[in-house]
Amino acid sequence: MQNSRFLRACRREPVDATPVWLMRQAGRYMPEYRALRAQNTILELIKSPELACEVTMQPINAFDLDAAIIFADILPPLEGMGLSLEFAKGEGPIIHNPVRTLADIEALRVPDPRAALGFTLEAIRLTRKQLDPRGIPLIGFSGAPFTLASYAVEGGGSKNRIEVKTLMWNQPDAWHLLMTKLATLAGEYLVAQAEAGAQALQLFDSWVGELSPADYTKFVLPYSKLALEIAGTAGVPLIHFGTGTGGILPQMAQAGGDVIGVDWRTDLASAWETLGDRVAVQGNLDPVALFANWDALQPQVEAILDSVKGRPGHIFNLGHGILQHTPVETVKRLVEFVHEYTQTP
Ligand SMILES: Cc1c2[nH]c(c1CCC(=O)O)Cc1[nH]c(c(CCC(=O)O)c1C)Cc1[nH]c(c(CCC(=O)O)c1C)Cc1[nH]c(c(C)c1CCC(=O)O)C2
Repeated sequence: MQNSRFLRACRREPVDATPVWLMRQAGRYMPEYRALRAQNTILELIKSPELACEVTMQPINAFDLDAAIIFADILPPLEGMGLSLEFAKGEGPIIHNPVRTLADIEALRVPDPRAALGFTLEAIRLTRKQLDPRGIPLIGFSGAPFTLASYAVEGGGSKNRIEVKTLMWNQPDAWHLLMTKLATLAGEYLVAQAEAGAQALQLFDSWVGELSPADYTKFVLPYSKLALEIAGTAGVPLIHFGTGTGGILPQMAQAGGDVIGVDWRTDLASAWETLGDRVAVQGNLDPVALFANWDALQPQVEAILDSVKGRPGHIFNLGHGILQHTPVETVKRLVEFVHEYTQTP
């Protein structure tokens, strides 16, 4: 297993072909997922270890992927802190009691992930039993402090993130306490996932590109670093991902991560130049490119692969999660093509 393409690439070792997995590879674009989802809410899928394991395996059975990612979400850990989470139909996630004051934040618990998130840890144990005979590694994940804070303070998705940014600027003591609690939980949750069997861990800082470099450095970097330092005690590769991060790549790398995930708004080879030799990279096809004709898509995939050719430590992925309505046939062809095109004798 340690010799799998994916884990070798995380360690920047040479591989026989470029490993590929796709963020949110289990989801609504797959008919198998929609069939299970018709009978269960997303939280029911996540909280049933058997169903979460089954969903995790759906893309593994459909495509020649080099890694699985446990089916879960970044938001259930917030429930264990005392926040009330709902995935509302057509609206995305809602937190019914967002935190806005120091008193709100003082009242948040930092739960033991083994108690509060035992369902995902059990799903990891079940999934490893299915993946082990096939030699496919399993990725665990957590939301990063800023992205989690964004949901906890805004109360859901947000266009301008006015509430979370003003809390950050106006109430530094409240911010410090919130981010310390989130970083501690994220770090400990990642460690628990590795102990349950996850062979790599990804920290999703999906919305961090909304911040200026100065604000990232002052208000976020120390806490992502804390989460990754705690996670690092597990001894498995850490992937540190964000979108819109072209302006903060060195700071992200400073916060930590063996692999840095970048989106399509940044040229992958230039990103790697900026990051230096100490890290591997993951990315970075535009998820919308999967809606193009194959003849238009293939050169985009080739360009990414060519740009980092011969440099060990590239994991092919999208620049962000796969979108609903993505054609399944294109996903299959993409995964096969990445292997074919990069195969070394
Ligand atoms: C920001 C974020 C969330 N969740 C996640 C992030 C970080 C990654 C990213 O930036 O995309 C992470 C996540 N969420 C989900 C996974 C599954 C694992 C995988 O297969 O990759 C992962 C890795 C399942 C999910 N989580 C969600 C779905 C779709 C909902 C459904 O089945 O109804 C899935 C498959 C719901 C979710 N969860 C979240 C939102 C905003 C939504 C609603 C938006 C939407 O509807 O697509 C929060």
